[in-house]
Amino acid sequence: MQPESQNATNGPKSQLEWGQINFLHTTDTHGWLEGHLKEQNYGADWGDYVSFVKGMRRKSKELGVDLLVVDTGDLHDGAGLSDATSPNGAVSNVIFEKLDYDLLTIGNHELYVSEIAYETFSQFSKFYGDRYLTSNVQIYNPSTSAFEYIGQRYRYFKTEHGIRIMSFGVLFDFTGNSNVSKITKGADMVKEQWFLDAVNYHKPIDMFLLIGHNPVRPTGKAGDTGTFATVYSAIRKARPDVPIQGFGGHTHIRDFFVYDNKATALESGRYCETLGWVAIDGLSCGPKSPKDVPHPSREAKIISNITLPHSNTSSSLRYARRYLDWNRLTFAYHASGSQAHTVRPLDTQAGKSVTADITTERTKLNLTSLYGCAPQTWCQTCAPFMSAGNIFSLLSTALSTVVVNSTRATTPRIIIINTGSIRFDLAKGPFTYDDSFIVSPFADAFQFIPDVPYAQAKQVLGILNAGAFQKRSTPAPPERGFETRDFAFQPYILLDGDTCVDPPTTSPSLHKRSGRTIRRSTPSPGYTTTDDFGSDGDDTMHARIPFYAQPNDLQANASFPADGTEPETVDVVFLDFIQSYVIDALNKVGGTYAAADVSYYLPKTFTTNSYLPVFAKQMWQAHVPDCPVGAGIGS
Ligand SMILES: O=c1ccn([C@@H]2O[C@H](COP(=O)(O)O)[C@@H](O)[C@H]2O)c(=O)[nH]1
Ligand SMILES: [Zn+2]
Ligand SMILES: [Zn+2]
Repeated sequence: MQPESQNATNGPKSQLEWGQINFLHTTDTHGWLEGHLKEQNYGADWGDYVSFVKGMRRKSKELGVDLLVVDTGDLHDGAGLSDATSPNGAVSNVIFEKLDYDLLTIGNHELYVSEIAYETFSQFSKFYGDRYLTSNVQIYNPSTSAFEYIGQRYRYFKTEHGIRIMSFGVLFDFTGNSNVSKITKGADMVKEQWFLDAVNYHKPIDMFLLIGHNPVRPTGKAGDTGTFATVYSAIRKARPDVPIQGFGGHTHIRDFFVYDNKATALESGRYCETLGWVAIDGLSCGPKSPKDVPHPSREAKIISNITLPHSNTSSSLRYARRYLDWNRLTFAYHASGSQAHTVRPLDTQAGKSVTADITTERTKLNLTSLYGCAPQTWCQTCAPFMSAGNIFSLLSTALSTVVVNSTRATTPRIIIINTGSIRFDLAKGPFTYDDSFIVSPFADAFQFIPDVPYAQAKQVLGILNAGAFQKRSTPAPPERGFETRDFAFQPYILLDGDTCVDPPTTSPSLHKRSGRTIRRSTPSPGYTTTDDFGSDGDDTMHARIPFYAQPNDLQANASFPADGTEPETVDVVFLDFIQSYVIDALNKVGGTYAAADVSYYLPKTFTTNSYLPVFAKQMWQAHVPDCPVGAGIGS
């Protein structure tokens, strides 16, 4: 938790619009429940969010409207709090569960590893009961010897104010799951009798809620693994006029897509950087539109040129969407009523106790244990591939240096990793046990094929980079952005020790309100989103961060002849996660390899999460500015 009074950030631009029904949406939290300790703009923790939701629920009650809180999966793989335990999520899921979600669904990261899939089935799903939706995901239950849905296929319910909702939770067409689970493709699920019965339910439906770990925007291209358009189309064909509201995820972006004049869908980023907000007015049922707050005012108009079935009647529905930055300033501003002159404290007892739990668990897990001090920041996408500030230039050196089997140390080798195994920037300063998960959390290990003719081996990278991104459906578009520590924050300066959370104005640079003064400076770098409603969705205005697309894979070389000549043969070392792609590539250029030719290059316990700590311990022990003086070096 970082106090809002010290929050080095711009603030929210204006009050949220509230409608008859309103939604808060998280997705792809990936264990970031401690918040972003190195980026104040996303510095709130899960306890702050628990307090915020409490405040927003109270506000919705006062306004006499509905508020639903939704999450769309990917809870692990991205931070120490979730990944330093065995199984992943043993601690973080319990903290996550402090939030009283109304609807949730499963992500692909709950399905890669069987143990985690079973934990999700027996614990997480049971905790949320009928609110956990997995319309197309089943798991083999050894005690019944049958495949069973991990959660519920659908939920029909009435909101507090009487809106009758039919909801589904649909995972994209994911194929990288371990063999204990089964994912029904979207196109097949919509033909299943239970789904047809649910769409044509015997009780009235005022709104469909389609949640899913699933991109909201169809690509329109063959091979699109996103299935929201398929499910939307099936519902729309059967129910031409019923509103459909979607909440998606997986591609880690902020996005809002208009399907038709009664159907839209929101995607709310990743890693506890973004909290999504949707407000809808104009429903013929449910509560009255609230008084004394801004209202949703936008009609949903189709922008996309992808042809889908759509409603042919006019619509009274009006929408608002907003992407909130995940910090206490934002939470305090929107939930505690500062903009309505009735300032209430943000924190609740429950929220504070969650924050305390996070601190305790982080200590128990040794997450601040230090490996070394990074001399600079290396980012994933803010600099061109392999340029000095790009993380893959660092990794190329790290892989060549530490991925070495001592019995084959002098044998030339190429080492290939998928760039998707890297999940975040590496910041200048302390590189901790926690950071090792933040940058590269996976337990993927290094395998190899020995003595491959170099004429074949040298072609592998080009083939991989020309092909589909390994097991990922959609590349991140340029809208995705976040502050890196190399960008200086340009904060509001709170004068006179003031802790106010007044909204900024666009000008002038000194803002006076309620006798309190905030000096504003230019926006800090961050998200600058464009979606189907335009470019006004970001709650806090930011300066755009440069975005450079990165290739699918990175290759590092080691022990090559010193005279610059090409070796006859090399060891081809790669992550087990991309084994099949590497074998296919080799076989495309004359190889005749199979899985039987592959063995582990290093012990299976040496993973993508291991090589940077080893490198940091070797190279970054010297003191650099920004590192805590006297901090111990982790082992
Ligand atoms: O063992 C693994 C699992 C996943 N990856 C990478 O992650 C993405 C999927 O992440 P999302 O958060 O669902 O987008 C996958 O495409 C891989 O690039 C991995 O490297 N190893
Ligand atoms: Zn994700
Ligand atoms: Zn995902």
